[in-house]
Amino acid sequence: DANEASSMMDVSKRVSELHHLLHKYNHQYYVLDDPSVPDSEYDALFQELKSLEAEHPEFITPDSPTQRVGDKPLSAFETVTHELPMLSLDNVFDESEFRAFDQRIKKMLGITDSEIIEYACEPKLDGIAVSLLYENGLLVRGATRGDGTQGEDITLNVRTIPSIPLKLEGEGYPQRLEVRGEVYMPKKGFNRLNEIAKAAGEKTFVNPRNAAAGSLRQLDPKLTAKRPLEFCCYSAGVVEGGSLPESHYAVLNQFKAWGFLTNKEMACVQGIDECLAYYQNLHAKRDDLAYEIDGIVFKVNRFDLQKRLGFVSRAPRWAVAHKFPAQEKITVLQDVEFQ
Ligand SMILES: NC(=O)c1cnc(OC2CCCC2)nc1N
Repeated sequence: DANEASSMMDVSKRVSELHHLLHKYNHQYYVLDDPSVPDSEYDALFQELKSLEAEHPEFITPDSPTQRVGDKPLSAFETVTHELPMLSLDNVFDESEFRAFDQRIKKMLGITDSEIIEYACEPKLDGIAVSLLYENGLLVRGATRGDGTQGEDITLNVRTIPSIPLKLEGEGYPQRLEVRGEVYMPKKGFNRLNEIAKAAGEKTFVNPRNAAAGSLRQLDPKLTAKRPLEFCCYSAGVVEGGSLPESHYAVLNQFKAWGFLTNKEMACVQGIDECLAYYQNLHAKRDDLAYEIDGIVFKVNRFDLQKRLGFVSRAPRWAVAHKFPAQEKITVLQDVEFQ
């Protein structure tokens, strides 16, 4: 009857209001690292949504904050074929190799030595490459890089990572968009995880990268949900039913507007000398960063130039990872992982 219909309207209104609030607070806490409400308020709203959904399951949608953690473990991971291969990176290890990279690009583009190339610069996060597929703004699939052509479907696990939006924010995003980036475990979370493991007499992880890999390989998403993982985007894959900006750095800023975490050290610089200054600067503060990096990724910023440069086999001619000298590591007894 009429007032039953109106009370259902109220429920539907309250559910979408709770979605909006919980997504906003989650984004402030995990992406902006700048919460505006105490955890207790977040938890109260979350519980309210849980109970409304329990009373009215028809209001449960895949982008609901309550749907991040699936409740049943998989028996195995499906294989995913990437529509666009996930590329690998060539490395350079010293300044002369890096200058040769810049020279080669200028030669290929037919530009003189006096002209300079604009480079996007990003710390090379030491985690696991992952691609996220969004359709109509909703996260529909997550996959590991695998061999670059095929990876594993880890959708249920990536959904548990708070800095991965279940629904894109704002508007203007393409109908179909693939966002690629790195899933990594910050140093604090890694140390805490190993403390707990040690105290429980369980196996510990050798490094944050292994910890992130082991966490993404859990068949039970409830276990992945317990691991302190973050996702930082660094490139795009398929784009259908829309477009992206003309340069890499502009794309990353667009991703930020759609709710993704971008690396706050990322920069756009003019020419090789500014790249080297950026490299020295980040190398100097490497140990103070909240996450492990093993170099800097430099990319020709303009997509029209990237297109002209293309790739050699699977690695682009327009990008290179300038690695840091290996850090002397204490030898660790064994490389083991949580079951
Ligand atoms: N581990 C990283 O942080 C990282 C890795 N790869 C890339 O870019 C590759 C991807 C496609 C060609 C260049 N950027 C990064 N920041």
